[in-house]
Amino acid sequence: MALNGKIAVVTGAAMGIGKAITEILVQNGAKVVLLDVNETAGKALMETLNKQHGQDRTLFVSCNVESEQQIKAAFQKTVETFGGTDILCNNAGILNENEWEKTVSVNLLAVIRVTYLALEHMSKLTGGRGGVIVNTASLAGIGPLPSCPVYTATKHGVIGFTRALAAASTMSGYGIRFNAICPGFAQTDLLSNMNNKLGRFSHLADATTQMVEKLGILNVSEVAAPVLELVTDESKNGEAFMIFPKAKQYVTFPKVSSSG
Ligand SMILES: NC(=O)C1=CN([C@@H]2O[C@H](COP(=O)(O)OP(=O)(O)OC[C@H]3O[C@@H](n4cnc5c(N)ncnc54)[C@H](O)[C@@H]3O)[C@@H](O)[C@H]2O)C=CC1
Ligand SMILES: CCCCCC(=O)/C=C/C=C\C/C=C\C/C=C\CCCC(=O)O
Repeated sequence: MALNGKIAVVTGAAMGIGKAITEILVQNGAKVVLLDVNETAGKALMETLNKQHGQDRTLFVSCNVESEQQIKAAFQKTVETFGGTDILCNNAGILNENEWEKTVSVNLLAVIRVTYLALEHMSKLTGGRGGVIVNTASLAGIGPLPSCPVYTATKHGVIGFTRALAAASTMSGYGIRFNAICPGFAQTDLLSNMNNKLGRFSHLADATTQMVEKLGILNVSEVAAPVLELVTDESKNGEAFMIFPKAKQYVTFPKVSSSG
């Protein structure tokens, strides 16, 4: 299988899109370390996948991506258990326009934090094997979601960070590819109780519901399949991959410098 012998780390792996990413990576031969704050769901998924695919195929590590110490410990545990990291999926994310600083912290600052700690293990410049990092952004990283300005800002940030690091990696010799997925609305807990999560923009809830109805809703396996494509297609670096129900498309960005 395409990912035999590869070790992946997935954040926000216990539920929703992260769970589907974990499943498709395991189904394609990878060993996967599941990081999440939800211990009950994370351990249950680990046990299910190990029963289906073999006892040493996954490991759940309780890890809040806002904690540098917990991320360091998680990568250490990954090295001790599986010998290194080849694939990182920065997927953990929240929607909360009320506690908007927390949204920035989990959706953007933690992506940067996890990536920098992963580089120490993955970069060829520091003894790693190289590999690929796939960040979960959103269509809200390409165009605005008016009811969620801070969420929109974090996802634009994730795409910018991904593209800049892709270019930096090529120029520096990390041996790591960096790509982002940009799904539309997907059927997960993130969409539940939407009105309560919009804060001062709750008056735009109906407009958001209309947008959901117009764009349609993805199931999580439709989001996970493009992740596998970005992981396995070695020609892809610095891509933002839009995922719609029944269609997917790489973003064509305007060329404004020689490095991007
Ligand atoms: N559901 C949707 O419509 C879309 C979601 N996304 C993005 O997909 C990613 C995953 O979201 P969903 O699966 O929809 O949400 P979800 O709520 O179903 O799953 C999120 C997972 O992340 C975990 N998590 C949350 N905060 C964490 C933290 N601080 N540390 C570690 N784990 C944490 C949760 O426990 C949960 O298991 C997010 O980055 C989200 O922004 C992108 C586009 C559309
Ligand atoms: C209620 C908030 C749900 C947040 C989950 C999420 O990330 C969903 C995003 C869905 C749509 C994104 C919103 C705006 C998209 C705007 C433009 C997309 C451009 C696509 C194109 O064809 O150019």
